[in-house]
Amino acid sequence: MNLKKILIATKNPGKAREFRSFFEPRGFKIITLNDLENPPQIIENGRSFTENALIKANALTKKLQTTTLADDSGLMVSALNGEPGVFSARYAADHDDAANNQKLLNKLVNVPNEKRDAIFHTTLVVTSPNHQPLIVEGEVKGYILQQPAGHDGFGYDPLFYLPQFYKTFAQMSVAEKNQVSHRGQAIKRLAEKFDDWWE
Ligand SMILES: O=c1nc[nH]c2c1ncn2[C@H]1C[C@H](O)[C@@H](COP(=O)(O)OP(=O)(O)OP(=O)(O)O)O1
Ligand SMILES: [Mg+2]
Repeated sequence: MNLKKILIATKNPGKAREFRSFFEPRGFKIITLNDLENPPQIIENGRSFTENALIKANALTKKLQTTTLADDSGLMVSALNGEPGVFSARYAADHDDAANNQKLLNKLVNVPNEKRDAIFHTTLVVTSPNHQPLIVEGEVKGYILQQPAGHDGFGYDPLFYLPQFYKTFAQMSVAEKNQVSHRGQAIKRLAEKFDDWWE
């Protein structure tokens, strides 16, 4: 965040696109793990979003002595007692969005629409060599459709429906999704708090 360059400890291009959409118009450049020659292997074995985001951000701050932002997020479905939660990326198979979405649909096959509510959660953590971590969160409520709709976005976006917009996340532009999403809300909170934290 110094020098108007933000290093994000993510390999997920979908997340990167959403961060870019917010920060680039504000004059920042976004760099991710995919831009590094030797990215560290990061094992996300925390029990909470916060633990995992701290693991990711600290891995880069340790390795490069630099300020780093990490995002750990996931979907919590009420009818499944909060599943897949921190296991969202590896629910059916590791980072296989189609398989993960299909598993979710299978688990909810007999659940009626009004009981298919879910929360998308993001925890963002910023670490720096000489600061305590800055931690912010964002959440949004929606419903899991009975079949996918839309082709934009990533992950569970085609199944996550927002009744107030009559759309899934996969039917929204990046800018539109950022206006309402868990990640968009967390980014706004981060932007509000960052300057005081950095001082
Ligand atoms: O806005 C979203 N729209 C749809 N799906 C989403 C979203 N946000 C997170 N998700 C899914 C993707 C992944 O299956 C899991 C997060 O896992 P999470 O470890 O945080 O991200 P990741 O492994 O894809 O990238 P990385 O850890 O390198 O940042 O929840
Ligand atoms: Mg991950």
